[in-house]
Amino acid sequence: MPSLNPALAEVRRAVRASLSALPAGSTVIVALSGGPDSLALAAATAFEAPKLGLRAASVTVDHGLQPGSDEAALAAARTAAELGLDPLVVSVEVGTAGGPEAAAREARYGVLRDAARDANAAAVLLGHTLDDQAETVLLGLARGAGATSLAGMAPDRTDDDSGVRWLRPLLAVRRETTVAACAAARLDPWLDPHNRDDRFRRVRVRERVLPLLESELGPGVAEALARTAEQLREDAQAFDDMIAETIEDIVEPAEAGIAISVAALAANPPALRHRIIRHVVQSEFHESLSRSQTLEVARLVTDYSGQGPIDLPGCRARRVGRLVEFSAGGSGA
Ligand SMILES: Nc1ncnc2c1ncn2[C@@H]1O[C@H](COP(=O)(O)OP(=O)(O)OP(=O)(O)O)[C@@H](O)[C@H]1O
Repeated sequence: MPSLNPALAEVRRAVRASLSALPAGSTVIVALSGGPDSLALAAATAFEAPKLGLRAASVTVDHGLQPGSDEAALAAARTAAELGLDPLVVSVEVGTAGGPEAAAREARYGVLRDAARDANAAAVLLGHTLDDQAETVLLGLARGAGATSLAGMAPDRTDDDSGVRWLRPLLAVRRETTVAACAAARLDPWLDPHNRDDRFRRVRVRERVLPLLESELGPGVAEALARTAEQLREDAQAFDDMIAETIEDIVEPAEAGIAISVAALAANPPALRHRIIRHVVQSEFHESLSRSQTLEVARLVTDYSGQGPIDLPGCRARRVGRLVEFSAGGSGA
């Protein structure tokens, strides 16, 4: 018997490892764009899911953003059916809020979430690879992002509100491996022109920056960036747990919002203090603070000399005696 192609074997192994965490009898949905990553994922899922007693379906979202996208979506669904998946194509109207890319992402995740709930699926599988993770970390570094962003994408995450579980089985697999796996399985991926359009920063990172880093610093840079993400993910999780433990005791309701004890904030190291401040604004006012805004609020604790209220996105912070008080208002988003 000829031995299995190594790329195909690697993708199947990665998918088997992810799927084995799911209860037998449940359904998984592959988010299938038709590109090489999600196509390799779909083929491996079709192969591995039945062996684990899982039912497998695919959902392809047609964003309608370019000519022929409907045919590409139907072709992906046809391939999914040939592979043995139960395919679904959903067309969406993409708005413009936040730019077409962000709007398309929003619409896509909405469709996937609805499909997961309709099918009572145990998980939705996404085709992000190690290369996607490395690109995310580099883009984050270039923006001066904090540990939460540099932690990149989670291999396994459950939405707080919808309860949908998202798995990324290929997060440790190189993109070239998914391309090779498709070739070995004689699958013909759809190549999204957006993925070559170098007006996008991510495309420039993919096509020029990462290859340059790998050629100048030696191979293994992408793997190293992905390892950084993994380590920061552990750190970020530890901080989240600490915040959850601390916050109940130090936050109290205030007149038009919420207040934190100055003494409690001062007692925490800066890394935790700053996260508590950001967490309170995020959970209470659904806004994100920049680093400089966070530091300005922290000075109400560490460097208070009677400064007035600080306008922040969605709220206002001020020192009131032994408290830092956050109240609705401020500069808006
Ligand atoms: N139109 C879509 N329909 C369904 N799922 C999608 C769609 N676009 C992206 N996804 C899911 O999100 C993942 C990441 O999307 P991204 O845009 O980074 O990948 P892609 O360029 O479409 O390539 P690939 O399919 O090779 O991953 C995909 O692997 C896929 O699982």
